[in-house]
Amino acid sequence: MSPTKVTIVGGYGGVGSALAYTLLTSADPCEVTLLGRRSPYVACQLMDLGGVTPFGDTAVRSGDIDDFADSDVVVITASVPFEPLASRLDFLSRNIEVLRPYFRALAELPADWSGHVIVVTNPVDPLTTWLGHAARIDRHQLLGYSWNDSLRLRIAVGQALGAHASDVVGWVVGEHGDGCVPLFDRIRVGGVPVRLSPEQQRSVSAEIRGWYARWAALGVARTTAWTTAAGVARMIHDLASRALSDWCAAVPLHGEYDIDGVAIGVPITIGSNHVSPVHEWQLAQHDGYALHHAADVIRRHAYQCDDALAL
Ligand SMILES: NC(=O)c1ccc[n+]([C@@H]2O[C@H](COP(=O)([O-])OP(=O)(O)OC[C@H]3O[C@@H](n4cnc5c(N)ncnc54)[C@H](O)[C@@H]3O)[C@@H](O)[C@H]2O)c1
Repeated sequence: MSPTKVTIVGGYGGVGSALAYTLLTSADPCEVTLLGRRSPYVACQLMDLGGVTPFGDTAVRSGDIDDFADSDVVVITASVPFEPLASRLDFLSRNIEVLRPYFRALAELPADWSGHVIVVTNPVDPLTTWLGHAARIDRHQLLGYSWNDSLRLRIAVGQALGAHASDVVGWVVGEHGDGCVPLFDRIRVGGVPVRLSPEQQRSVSAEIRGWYARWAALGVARTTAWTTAAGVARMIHDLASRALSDWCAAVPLHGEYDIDGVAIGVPITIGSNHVSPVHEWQLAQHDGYALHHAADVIRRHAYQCDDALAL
């Protein structure tokens, strides 16, 4: 198996460096390239991360935008520092400024580029939507990472039912934010479909939707580096794997779920360096409404990117 080349923009930050560490200590051969602002911290991160390379067939170095061309995966994590704003959407205008040179370079990748881009920077859905409009590469090569919502659903359902989260399968589609849509009619525990009571559903929904506010109230200037790094590393592993795996991620939609030109969390299957066409599940009526409302919010915010990032 040839090493997977993963280029991480914002690679010296919380999520970026945790992702580099997770990749470098996994069993998969990989070459990790980090892009970020020059500072003494860069040299120390490289020396430290380089120390784990003898554990496997791995390498780490600093790089630049030219590394996109031969990367298997480009992960976007560069961002202004976290602060307790009311919503992830409030980071949009400042993160557009941070991402401008990288997004321009991604938009200019040739149509036959065979890698994948995983956008992690928030707000992830409008930013992925903009790339979907601007980039020449196939929309199935663009993924916005929002898997943490499904992980939080699984934990909350496990707590409500006295089951371990690893036995719970559940999906959150929609926006990575207030417009997330937990699909309660698709919950399985130990492989068996389970129906939560209305009260349990309300409490699980409150747990997921209130998650960002609870985090912001902690007053810390960091985000969920460990969870997100583990999730993105799993996504990169599953992309390269021959086996197929089910995921939810923001993918630019072209009419699926009657939504056009918006990237929003939907069910997909990944494997063999491929993202499947979007799975169009039959949604309960209220979930369909919620998905469409979230798509409208994302579309309105993506227009801001259009103005600010015009090529
Ligand atoms: N999608 C998700 O589920 C999810 C989960 C966690 C975090 N996030 C988002 O990921 C982003 C990164 O989070 P973090 O905790 O790593 O933040 P962080 O502040 O620790 O790291 C961001 C990094 O970007 C770098 N950076 C800033 N401007 C840059 C520029 N012009 N060029 C290159 N690098 C630049 C910073 O120096 C820093 O190293 C945030 O937007 C956060 O909200 C998303």
